[in-house]
Amino acid sequence: MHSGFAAKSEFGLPIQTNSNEDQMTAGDAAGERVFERVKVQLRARLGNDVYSSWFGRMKLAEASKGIVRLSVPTAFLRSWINNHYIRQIEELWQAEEPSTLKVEVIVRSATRNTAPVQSEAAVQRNRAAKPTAGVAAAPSIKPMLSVVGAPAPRPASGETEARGSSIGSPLDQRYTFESFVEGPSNRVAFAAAKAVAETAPNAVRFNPLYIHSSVGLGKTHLLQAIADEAIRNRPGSRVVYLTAEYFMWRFASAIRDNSALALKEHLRDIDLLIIDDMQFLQGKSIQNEFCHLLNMLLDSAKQVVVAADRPATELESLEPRVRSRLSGGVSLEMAAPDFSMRLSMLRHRLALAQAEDATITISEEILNHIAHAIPGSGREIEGAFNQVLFRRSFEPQLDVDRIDEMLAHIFRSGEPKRVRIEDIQRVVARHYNVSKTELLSNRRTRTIVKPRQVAMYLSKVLTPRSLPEIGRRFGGRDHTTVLHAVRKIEDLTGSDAKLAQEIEFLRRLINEAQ
Ligand SMILES: Nc1ncnc2c1ncn2[C@@H]1O[C@H](COP(=O)(O)OP(=O)(O)OP(=O)(O)O)[C@@H](O)[C@H]1O
Repeated sequence: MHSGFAAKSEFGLPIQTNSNEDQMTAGDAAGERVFERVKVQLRARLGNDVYSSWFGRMKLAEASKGIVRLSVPTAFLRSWINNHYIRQIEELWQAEEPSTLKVEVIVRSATRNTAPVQSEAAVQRNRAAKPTAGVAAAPSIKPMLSVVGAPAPRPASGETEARGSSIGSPLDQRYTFESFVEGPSNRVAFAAAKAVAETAPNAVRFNPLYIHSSVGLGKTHLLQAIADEAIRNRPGSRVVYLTAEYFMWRFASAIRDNSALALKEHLRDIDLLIIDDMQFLQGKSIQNEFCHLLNMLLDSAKQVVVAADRPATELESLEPRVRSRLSGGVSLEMAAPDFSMRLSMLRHRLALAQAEDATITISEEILNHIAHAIPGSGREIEGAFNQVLFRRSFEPQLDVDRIDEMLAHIFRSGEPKRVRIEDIQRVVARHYNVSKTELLSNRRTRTIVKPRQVAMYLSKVLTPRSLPEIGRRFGGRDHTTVLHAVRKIEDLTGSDAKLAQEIEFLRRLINEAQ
């Protein structure tokens, strides 16, 4: 089989240069100050891990006449930042400096070979910074990659020994099957996950096992529990857990450092590959690499487990052959926990907190109350519990009314939940029985035009996105097309009560999908 790991020129090679970079003028000092503030905010929003992976080597090249140019060392980084973060950076910059018209990312060549490059060890140290096993810890940063050479059990510290490479970071020790609360909404996924973790190497039954759910419903927890269990159950085999984002980053770095072949050798030697957050796998070449790896592992009966926030068929950013290979095994959805699962999660968290501090007490009545009040995901339950735990340290007499007030503040009147354009597209496409691909296509039949216009309208009213950005997210359309759609639906809802009701219904569905 073709290995597919050859370095592509897309990675690491500069396609644009910035010779002005080292000639900063006094006027640029103001730009540097804004840049510093923007970086602080980016880091706060995205967390240290993500920030250092993508922005650690970003520099200000130029800021003048409303145009800001930021430079990064590789074309891959530039395209990743452009695809994922450019709007955020632009918004932050405009908030600091309202005269800003545009932020661009360019590739610098002048400093490519001389700029200090963060060593793998340093990256690993940063990445390893994770919360400890206490429930009061802030929601964890996902460990992005763990390569474990079994049979060695994980040391108590949670550090894992990487075999033959500098790859390696700890799994979150809290994420085990024992701490995972099973119930009607995740029972099948849980059973499949256990079966995969317990199965002997090469005796695969569900391959690939594909688990999907919306945010915070336990995918990472379950995937890491599989890794944890498999390490114990599969003596001598290699278990790898990694996020798609890290896969990309690792590949791009390996290609830059001319070590792609070694990485390829390292990855092909895996017995169980577990990939999280598949929806973030971007870029044609990276997807090719991934597809080769996937084919190779599946063809040699090595188990692959993948999780994402939607079914494989809806991962539009993936190449069709990756999607099709991912859909070729068993696909299972996890839904939101019911009341009794939420209560179990809270009891479990309390037990963990008490193991650290025996003086902690939270009454069963309060736990019941929180489980009723927070109908959301495991992550929201975790957030609510942490809040209550924190508050009771200086308000020991917390009663149900006070808790209501506090939770209402956090979950209802607090930051409005951010509606995502993808969710709008998914809900609208489903409602009108069209595919998301059709929604984004150029087809102009009535059955597609109406849902497309409704989705554009809802994107404008439910998200803070600009018309051009909405246009881009709808198959690269011009902002005037979006404006036309918004006006048209606005007009129609004034006279068409049925459409107005339909829009209201869709709004509710979209809000529930958050
Ligand atoms: N069934 C469950 N049992 C115990 N804890 C859970 C369960 N579901 C979610 N949690 C907890 O909720 C938090 C969020 O879960 P996790 O990160 O696994 O969700 P996710 O589905 O991977 O989310 P995202 O889509 O944002 O990556 C974690 O602390 C996890 O332990």
